Amino acid sequence: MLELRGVRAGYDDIEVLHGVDMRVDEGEIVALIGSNGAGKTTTMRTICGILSPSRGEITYRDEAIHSKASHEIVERGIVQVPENRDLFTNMTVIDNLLLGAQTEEAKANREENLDEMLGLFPRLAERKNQRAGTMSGGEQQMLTLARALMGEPDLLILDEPSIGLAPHLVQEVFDVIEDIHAQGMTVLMVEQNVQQTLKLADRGYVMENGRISMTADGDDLLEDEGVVEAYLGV
Ligand SMILES: Nc1ncnc2c1ncn2[C@@H]1O[C@H](COP(=O)(O)OP(=O)(O)OP(=O)(O)O)[C@@H](O)[C@H]1O
Repeated sequence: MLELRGVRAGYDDIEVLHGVDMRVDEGEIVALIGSNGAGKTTTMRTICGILSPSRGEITYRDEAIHSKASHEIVERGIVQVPENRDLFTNMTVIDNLLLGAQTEEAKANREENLDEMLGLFPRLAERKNQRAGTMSGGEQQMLTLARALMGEPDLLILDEPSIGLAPHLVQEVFDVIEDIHAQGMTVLMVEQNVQQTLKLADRGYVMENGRISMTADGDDLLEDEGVVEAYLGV
């Protein structure tokens, strides 16, 4: 579904990704793990067209997308949930959700999708008329995820969806990811919560210094000594 081949990218003169190869197949949850500064967020930004690679290629459903603008990538069904929340703080929960429907198709289904999101996230339903800026950090995180889902993605890209959340909310976010995956959504995620993520993931990639150093099934990575030592704090 999505494939990166030899992708190099970075900021100004500094190359951060030194030739990244990875793929995500239809229906999979794929996790990208690695230490701070390894280049995970940069990889996500490059896939979504916020950064353009200096070399290499990115294909989505057999079409090259690495030269496309981010709105063209969204139109193809790739929707990113950014690490920073990026909400319209003066607008209500409902209005923020409605703005998540960006493509013509998503706009046509937005009332129906809104009902679905309010069912999936009861906390947002309770606060649907509250201004987003007055919600707690965890609630804003939920809203960011729900807003991305309003865009009817085929491939959902999550950057640290559980960052800064209280443990019960972390569980709620993982439950939602499991739910939407069960409904057929393909997910590529970066998460600091490595153990829980690899349990959920079909496959994982380990990134070190801008390169993929290892890939395996989620369960196998959980048992890999190097991964356990470096990322599971044992
Ligand atoms: N806007 C930017 N301008 C210049 N350098 C940047 C920018 N954003 C990130 N970098 C640098 O790129 C490198 C990779 O950062 P990136 O955010 O991709 O890492 P990460 O693996 O997501 O790390 P973390 O787990 O800490 O979020 C870092 O050295 C970082 O300082």
